[in-house]
Amino acid sequence: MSTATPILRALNVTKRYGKFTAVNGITLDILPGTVHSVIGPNGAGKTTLFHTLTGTTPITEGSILVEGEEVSHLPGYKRVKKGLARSFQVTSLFPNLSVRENLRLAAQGRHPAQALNPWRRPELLRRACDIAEQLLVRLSLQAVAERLSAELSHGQQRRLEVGMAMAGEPKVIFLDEPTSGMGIDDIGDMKRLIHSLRDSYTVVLIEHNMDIVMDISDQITVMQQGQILAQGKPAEIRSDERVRRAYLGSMITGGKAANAGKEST
Ligand SMILES: Nc1ncnc2c1ncn2[C@@H]1O[C@H](COP(=O)(O)OP(=O)(O)OP(=O)(O)O)[C@@H](O)[C@H]1O
Repeated sequence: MSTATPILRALNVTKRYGKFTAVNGITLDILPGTVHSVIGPNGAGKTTLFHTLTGTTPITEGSILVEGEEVSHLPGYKRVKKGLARSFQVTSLFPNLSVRENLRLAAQGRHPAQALNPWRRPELLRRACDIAEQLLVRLSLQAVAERLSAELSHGQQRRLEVGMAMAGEPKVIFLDEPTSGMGIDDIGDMKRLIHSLRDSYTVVLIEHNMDIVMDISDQITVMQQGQILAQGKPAEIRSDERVRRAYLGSMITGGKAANAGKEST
């Protein structure tokens, strides 16, 4: 076990919807500078766990700590100020603004009052422009910087979503299935991008593509029916009999997950 202090900690986090328990007593440490993936069958509670950690959904029980500070009952926008960022969905891009303007606005979002203030401090605007330029390079979107975000390919839009989260210079970025609906080339680009993120951020990733999960994760948490089934490094998860049973059995992730199980035989 690493001795690093967790940047994010979930202690016995539980989320109930009426009598149904979607997330059941999850205790989890996310270490800084890592890619930590959360995997599991459809309906396992992964997205609900994300919602509780980012403040999209209030928890029923337990606590959530960011760098040791309790944030369990803070609304989402206050958790953003503590350094948690969730990747925007495609629908959250500004379709009628250029790629560059999308990134600049997201960078200004760090100081939202300033973004709307006509007397805003010019150095903050300058900083937002600089961040946008750096991100265009990092996302390989320089060639389409002036295009409206609505005109981008699906893969480019998904990279831009990740860039929108990066623009706020958060500590932890949550990515919920960033490769869904992508073709093989775009998947490769996204995989490299996510892997590179841990140089500057901590990444918490929900991903159904097992090749990606196994290749770029430092740590994997496997959920099943709202609980943790297993946790460990990719090699440990691959060879965990309980995980293989869960994946080869009822996993709706089908081929990809079944292949992950076969690879380890
Ligand atoms: N708002 C809600 N009200 C009631 N039940 C909910 C609500 N949101 C989620 N659930 C239920 O909680 C369970 C966990 O759902 P969740 O979306 O977190 O799973 P998941 O692991 O992310 O699945 P997937 O891989 O399909 O996205 C499911 O049974 C779902 O139907």
